[in-house]
Amino acid sequence: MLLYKKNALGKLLNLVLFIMFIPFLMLCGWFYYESKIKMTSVVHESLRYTAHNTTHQSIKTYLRSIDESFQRIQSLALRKDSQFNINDRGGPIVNVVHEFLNAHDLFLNAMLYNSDGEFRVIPEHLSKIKTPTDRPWFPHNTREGEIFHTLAYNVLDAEGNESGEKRVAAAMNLFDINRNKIGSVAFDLDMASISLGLKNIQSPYNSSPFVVDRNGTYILHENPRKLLRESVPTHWMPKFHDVSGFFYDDVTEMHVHYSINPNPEWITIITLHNDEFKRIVNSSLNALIFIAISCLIYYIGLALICKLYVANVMMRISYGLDGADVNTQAHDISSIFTKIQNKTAEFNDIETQSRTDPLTGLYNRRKLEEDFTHYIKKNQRIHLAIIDIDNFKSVNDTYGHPVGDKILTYIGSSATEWIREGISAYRYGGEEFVILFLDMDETQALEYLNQWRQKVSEREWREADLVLTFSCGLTCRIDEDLHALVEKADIALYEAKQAGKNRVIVHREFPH
Ligand SMILES: Nc1nc2c(ncn2[C@@H]2O[C@H](COP(=O)(O)OP(=O)(O)OP(=O)(O)O)[C@@H](O)[C@H]2O)c(=O)[nH]1
Repeated sequence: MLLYKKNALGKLLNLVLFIMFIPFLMLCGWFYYESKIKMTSVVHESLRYTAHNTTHQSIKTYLRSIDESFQRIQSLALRKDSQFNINDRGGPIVNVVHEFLNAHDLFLNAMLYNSDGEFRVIPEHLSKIKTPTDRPWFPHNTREGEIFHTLAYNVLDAEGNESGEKRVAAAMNLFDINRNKIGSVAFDLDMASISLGLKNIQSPYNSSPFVVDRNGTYILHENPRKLLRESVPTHWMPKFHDVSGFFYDDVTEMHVHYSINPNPEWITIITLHNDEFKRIVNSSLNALIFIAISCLIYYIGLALICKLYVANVMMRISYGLDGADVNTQAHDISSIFTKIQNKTAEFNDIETQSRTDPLTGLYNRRKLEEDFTHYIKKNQRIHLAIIDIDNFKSVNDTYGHPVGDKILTYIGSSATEWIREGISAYRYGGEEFVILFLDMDETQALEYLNQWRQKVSEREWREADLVLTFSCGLTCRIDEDLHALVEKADIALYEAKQAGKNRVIVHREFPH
């Protein structure tokens, strides 16, 4: 194989194989680009879906439960016999609040307040509140049925100082059947318990959804250490400006998808670190690398087989040209082309020889027949002259055949000298020659023949007393074939001989 790389054939093959390889490279590039874009879009779409649908729905389920609890209390307040006496342990509202605190994981404690200014905390032992109306969860102006959710607020102790503990509360004003405000009820929500619901969410790519309030404080989070204690970076907050959306944070290198619940304004967030994101996207390219390597191995194998095959074909061409020995001949494409060129030249020589008279160098009778047929097809006007050397037998007899041959050669070369466009000369046989004049009139043909005849007759020969002349019969084609035309020219030639030789006689169909 190395032998072929060194020669032109090898280079050509390498070029062809490389060109064939380009579409594969382009395909790999396109596939890489497409799969990266597709994978990026898949990752973002699944994160967006989890933030916007799955986690959001889960929160709504809790909010619905909270809502139903408040509605139940409000429906009790609307009863005719309802009396919202917060100190009455057997009162229906107080009872149902107790019931909720016992049955639900949603609530930590409750605070009841009536329009007489009385209030009560359940369970009682938690009561450190002196004035509920200045607490952030106290609903001053909510309409009937409207639930008011607080941001994460600091719990105050009995002295009114911050205890360091944070809570989220939901509160509602209560109205009687006459739509008069009779008090309010507020629950501190058990955010740790509600956060457990996040664990049931199938979150993609090991990401964990969480929820923050409008201050950015984690109000639902799987990690209890972060819950109600930590916040998302403050520069994230202005970016939560749509109902749902996405942004990439350069500082934390996080991809952030969010979805905002309108009431309460809880922001569901799901994040993915950029390192993890890149790892996921790039992992999808492993398949591409595997396929590309497999294809590459297959392609190299195919290329080697192809090169072997082409080399074999070239060898066979070489054998076909000259039966060369495989071990001694060069098989590069240039040497094969040279051989083909040589062979073509040989064929052309043979072709020329088959139509040329070797002694005079003029065309032979075969070529005359071909040319004549060709001119007839083109319907060209033809004058044909037949020339016969005078007394050639006696020349041969007197000076010998070699001199006779020399004279024939001279006639050939002198004819060629006089040849111009539209005239062609042929050795017809023995000492006879045929001249064809194309698209010329009789006068032009006669002029040519007589000039030539005169030149031949004036030539001086080394041989003593040798004088060379020829006689000629000229005729014009009407409809005849070649042989008929030659016959007519022959008649005129005979006349020329009879008239004393060394002259040109024109054959006429109808003599004047
Ligand atoms: N040296 C030589 N002689 C040839 C060749 N071909 C034909 N001849 C001779 O040409 C002569 C032809 O003579 P003829 O045509 O019979 O008569 P002529 O002597 O030419 O007399 P006229 O035609 O009447 O002038 C013969 O002697 C042939 O041998 C050739 O190739 N070389």
